[in-house]
Amino acid sequence: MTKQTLKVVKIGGNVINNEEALFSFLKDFADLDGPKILVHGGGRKATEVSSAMGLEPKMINGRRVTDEATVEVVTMVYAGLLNKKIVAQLQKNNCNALGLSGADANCILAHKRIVKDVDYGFAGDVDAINSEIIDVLLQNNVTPVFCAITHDKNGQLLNTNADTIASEVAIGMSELYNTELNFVFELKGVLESINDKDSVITEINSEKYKQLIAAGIIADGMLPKMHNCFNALEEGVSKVKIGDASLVKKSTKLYTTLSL
Ligand SMILES: Nc1ncnc2c1ncn2[C@@H]1O[C@H](COP(=O)(O)OP(=O)(O)O)[C@@H](O)[C@H]1O
Ligand SMILES: CC(=O)N[C@@H](CCC(=O)OP(=O)(O)O)C(=O)O
Repeated sequence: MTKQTLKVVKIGGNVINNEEALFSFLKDFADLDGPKILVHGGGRKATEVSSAMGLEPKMINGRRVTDEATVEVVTMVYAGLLNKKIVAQLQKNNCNALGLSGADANCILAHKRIVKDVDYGFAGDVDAINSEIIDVLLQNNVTPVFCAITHDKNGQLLNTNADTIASEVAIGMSELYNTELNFVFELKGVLESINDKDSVITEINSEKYKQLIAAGIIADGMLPKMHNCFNALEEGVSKVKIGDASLVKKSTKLYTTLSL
């Protein structure tokens, strides 16, 4: 039996911080046909709020060092303000959204990130996706909206990179659906030259990916994003695209497609 197609869309902090762009994206997302899941970040807002509270934001290799005070702030910003703002806007556009952290219905189980030499604090790495419960929502025409907060089943909330959440959710749902993963950010796609906003590389396979890293064309936040893209493809996600907010429109022309 052919599987139904599920769209998993991730939206990043730069789009979220621009209310006009965010609301216009959410209208287009609401209009998407078929089952869909939204995953949102909000790193920029968390940085602003942390700074305003006198905390000093610190990122290492694209991940936030999340001490006890910071995990409280990111939970308020991601699972509270941003998640509810997004859900309310989707409801306005007649999309029956349900805002969730990974702790809700045990949707995303994670463990504290332990790596040699760096103490990331309460940052999480994903262990399991509760695809059964997520499917119950989808089957009832409810659209899950995940923020970047997970839990360890031992009462600890963990801050988890939103790109990783999106790719793990897409991988987890691939058992049940033909899953397509879209990464939406503020640029039109992966660019050949960061100074030329139209220099989109339309197709990247694993060979080209290695060449682009070696040439220094893929850098900064794009490095972990691409890693998540290829991991998703290797683990059964059928299609991965990177582009701007128009990615969810039927008329989109320019974006990057990834393939193995
Ligand atoms: N070749 C590239 N093409 C596009 N963006 C790139 C490239 N190399 C590095 N980047 C950077 O990666 C960033 C996207 O990663 P990130 O900031 O983590 O996005 P998000 O918060 O949406 O997940 C872009 O804003 C851009 O500055
Ligand atoms: C552990 C870790 O780094 N978590 C991320 C979660 C938010 C995120 O990923 O937001 P963007 O998609 O907007 O970058 C953070 O706190 O920045």
